[in-house]
Amino acid sequence: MATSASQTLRTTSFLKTPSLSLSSSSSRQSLSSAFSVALRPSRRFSKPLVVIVKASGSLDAKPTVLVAEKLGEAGLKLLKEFANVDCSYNLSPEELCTKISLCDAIIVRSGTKVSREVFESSGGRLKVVGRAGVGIDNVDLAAATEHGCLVVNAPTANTVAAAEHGIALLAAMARNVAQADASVKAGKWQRNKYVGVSLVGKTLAVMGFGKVGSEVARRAKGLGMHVISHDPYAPADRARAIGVELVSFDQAITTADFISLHMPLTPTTSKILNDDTFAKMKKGVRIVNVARGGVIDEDALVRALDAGIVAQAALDVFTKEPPPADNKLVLHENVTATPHLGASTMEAQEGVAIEIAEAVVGALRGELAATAVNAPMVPAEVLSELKPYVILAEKLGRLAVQLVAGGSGVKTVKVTYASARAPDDLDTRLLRAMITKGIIEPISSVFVNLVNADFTAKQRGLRISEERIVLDGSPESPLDFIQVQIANVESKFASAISESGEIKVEGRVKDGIPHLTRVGSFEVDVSLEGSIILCRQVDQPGMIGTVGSILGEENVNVSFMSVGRIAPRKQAVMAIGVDDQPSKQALKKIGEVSAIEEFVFLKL
Ligand SMILES: NC(=O)C1=CN([C@@H]2O[C@H](COP(=O)(O)OP(=O)(O)OC[C@H]3O[C@@H](n4cnc5c(N)ncnc54)[C@H](O)[C@@H]3O)[C@@H](O)[C@H]2O)C=CC1
Ligand SMILES: O=C(O)C(=O)COP(=O)(O)O
Repeated sequence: MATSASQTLRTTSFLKTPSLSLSSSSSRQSLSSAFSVALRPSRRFSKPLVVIVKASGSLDAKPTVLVAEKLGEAGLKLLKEFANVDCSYNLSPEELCTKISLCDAIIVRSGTKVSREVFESSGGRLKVVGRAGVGIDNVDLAAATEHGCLVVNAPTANTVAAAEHGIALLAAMARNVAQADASVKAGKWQRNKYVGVSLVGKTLAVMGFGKVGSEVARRAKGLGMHVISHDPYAPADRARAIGVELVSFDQAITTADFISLHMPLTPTTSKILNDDTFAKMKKGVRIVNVARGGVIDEDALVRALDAGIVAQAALDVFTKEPPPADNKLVLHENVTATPHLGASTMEAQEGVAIEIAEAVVGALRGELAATAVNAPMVPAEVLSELKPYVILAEKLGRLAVQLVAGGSGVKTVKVTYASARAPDDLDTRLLRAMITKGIIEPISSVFVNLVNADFTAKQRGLRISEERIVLDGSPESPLDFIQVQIANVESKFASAISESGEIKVEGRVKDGIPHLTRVGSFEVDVSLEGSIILCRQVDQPGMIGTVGSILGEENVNVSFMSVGRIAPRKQAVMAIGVDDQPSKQALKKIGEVSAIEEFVFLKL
């Protein structure tokens, strides 16, 4: 959180210039061509909900997409219908850093490093990285998230191609196809030298039983192999369904005749095959790698090949691509190497291009990407149900933070979700992100979205804890109410402090519209549209009329009024929904009404 002083300043300036708030529904609507959002607008909520992508330039400017590696024509066509497309291949890291400040999105394959410097050089303009393929180890995800940049990939279109290449390498290696071909081309006829080994009946260990691994397993079964797999996260029933037994890492590598690698490169899988693990393998084991070079300690593999522990290896991927000309592994006579061709079929490249173009265009249009790598992925049906609660969440955050007295410093926020749904049936990540957005944006210049919400909160020292109240009754709607409490702060509207000492606001969705239903200990009911004036007053007849006529005289349209009181003729809180910003004079007049003890104007 910013220092108290700067927080005070920002809160004040927010209140003075509320119409500049990016998240105000009206401003978003009028700037809809300039700002894109993460959720597809529904029929009911035709306004964008979650701003992920902020396109720069003039209101009607098309976004610019940099395509940094060759992409299939069908994908390019889709992109060109929506954006200015700059196809610039083989950029040096410096050239990429220079170009990126002019781009809203970039599309890469495995050959381009989207490093922290790239995000830093973008000056905040880059909002989407599209990886036209699966592996995102060439994208600095932490940096992307910190910069609020969405990363999407194309996780399915090249699965079969990668699996087929794995099988091609497996068979080619077992039968020395590449070596024999080179020998024939060199004018030799070495039939005895290239006697191979059979696949049928051999044990294949598939390391990583995901999309590619399971397709490799299926095909290897068809070749008559005995297939086992190691994958700590794969469901056993999915493996069983295709006749594959999931086993421990050690069991896989010690019993296999062939090992095929299909896990992502992560800190855990980096050099997962190394001197120690090679030492445990069956002598004469054969290894296929179409995953990532980094999952093998390449020097250790050279040693294992030289020692005859590993009889052969077939490698499509390398730690450094392209590998240096003197790479011992590539030059090893028992190694078959291909230049990262796993995804390179005509069909896969067309498919990947379309998949990534759709994802990038969708993200630039403001839809929640189904293949987001660094943001919550919410299934469409869940999303449509949650939409009004998403709006409610942001507005509650926005209201709660405006109730904090200057200089208090917001550090601890508690969110309570009351629902008849089982906790597992309610994904609150989207709601938490929106509450965070609502809390942070009014008091800072930071642009918060689904991607960077948790990071931004953490960076500002804002601790958001979540609690569920499981209600009895029908779980038809996902939530009964959401409560946002800010602890250890003073409030500029003392009545917002609950009995337990926190600023408390609570809201519900009624007929699809978010409502504010509690402030502190007072029950109110005002729809969360436009802005709100909260007044604490001595409960007495005529108050609604008095305040209503002050606003009427100032031509401020009142959309809603509600009074929550402790007991008749005692204190009450009146919540007034207004469409327009009342003038200072109108607010002054309200403050002068003798029965009004305190009041606050809150911009939603
Ligand atoms: N050579 C090429 O051109 C291509 C390479 N790939 C690479 O293949 C790999 C797999 O891709 P997909 O199957 O699409 O991904 P996926 O995400 O569907 O599958 C990866 C699997 O690895 C498992 N895994 C994670 N950590 C593991 C560990 N420590 N030990 C064992 N398993 C572990 C996961 O649970 C998951 O089931 C990726 O690295 C991808 O980049 C994918 C396509 C083409
Ligand atoms: O999709 C993947 O993970 C791949 O490795 C494919 O890489 P490529 O797009 O062919 O550079």
